[in-house]
Amino acid sequence: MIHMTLEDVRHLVETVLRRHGFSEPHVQAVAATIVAGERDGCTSHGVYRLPGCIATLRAGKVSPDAAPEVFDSAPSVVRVDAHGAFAQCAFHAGMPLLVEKARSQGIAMLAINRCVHFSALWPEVEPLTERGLVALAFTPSHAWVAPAGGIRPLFGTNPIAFGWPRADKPPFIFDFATSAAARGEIDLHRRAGKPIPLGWGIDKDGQPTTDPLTALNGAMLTFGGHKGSALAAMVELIAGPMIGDLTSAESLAFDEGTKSSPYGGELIIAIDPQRILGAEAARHLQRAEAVFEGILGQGARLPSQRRYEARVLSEREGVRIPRALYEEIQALLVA
Ligand SMILES: NC(=O)C1=CN([C@@H]2O[C@H](COP(=O)(O)OP(=O)(O)OC[C@H]3O[C@@H](n4cnc5c(N)ncnc54)[C@H](OP(=O)(O)O)[C@@H]3O)[C@@H](O)[C@H]2O)C=CC1
Ligand SMILES: O=C(O)C1=NCCCC1
Repeated sequence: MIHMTLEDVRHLVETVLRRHGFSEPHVQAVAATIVAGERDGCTSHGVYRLPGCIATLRAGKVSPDAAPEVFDSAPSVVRVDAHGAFAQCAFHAGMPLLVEKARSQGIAMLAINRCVHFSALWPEVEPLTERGLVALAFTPSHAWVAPAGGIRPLFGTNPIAFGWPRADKPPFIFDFATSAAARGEIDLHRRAGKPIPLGWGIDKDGQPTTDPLTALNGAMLTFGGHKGSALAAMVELIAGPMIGDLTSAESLAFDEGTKSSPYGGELIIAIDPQRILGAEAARHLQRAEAVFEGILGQGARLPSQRRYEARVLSEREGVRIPRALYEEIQALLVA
């Protein structure tokens, strides 16, 4: 393992992105997400993603410099055309108007179109909770996941994130793939030569497998059987056709076998409890705390708790990157 401070990680990621021709706004925004993933112990969406970003660029499947275009579409609708670039700059461009609309209308949505998406969703939900908003985010990916009862890939790994603001405490946030595991997690098992648990994937004939590569080449499975399958379908619909963008099957077709990051849309919804509840908001948000106390009081943990703890530790002590990944990234500085 290679030990690095977060500042070292940021410098390395920014240098690689710059060297490959990303414009400065994309360098900053993409690096911030990758560093945040590594900092919070989300290894499937930290520096491991950097080689994939460069491979996507080399395949001609992401713009390194397109500027996002923001449209004020309706009293509670913001649309951002990412023009084929990574989603981060588009999110930053659309967020101020999303927040303004959520505060004035009580609820608002940000639809990002024509973006390339490779990251976790919590980096987009967390800043909204910091502004006192409840937030939800969704994005399809590539068709890798079989619907419950089927054996052929149809859905993406289609993550859902939810955030709830808490006074004087880190927000309650969950963020997960609707597949039993994120594809990145299965690939990390492959890289480490480790088997995957039964229930994550099946082979091409629909037989259960613990071999990561067989699952990656066969089909991944949804979490919670038909329940995760329905949620995956919901993500396809609301962050695909509902916002005029691609389904995971369409994204995979667009990919043309290049194994690039998914291309399509992202939907972010922001809700302002203050606008719904007025002067009563603080009292009701305080009542909500009983839910979290009820979870913690049984010795269970809150989602994101591990992530926040990892954040404190890595800010103090830095992070450890597998040597093979570090060398792969170093090679990007000369290739
Ligand atoms: N852009 C894309 O297309 C895709 C992105 N992704 C991203 O991949 C990331 C990882 O997804 P996935 O592997 O499904 O996530 P995980 O299964 O690792 O975690 C899911 C969520 O559950 C929480 N959690 C985990 N264990 C517990 C527990 N015992 N008690 C309470 N909460 C718990 C996690 O909190 P904590 O973090 O604190 O452990 C996290 O919020 C996500 O950030 C997702 O956005 C996934 C698919 C596609
Ligand atoms: O891990 C996953 O699943 C994905 N992450 C980033 C985008 C593609 C799917």
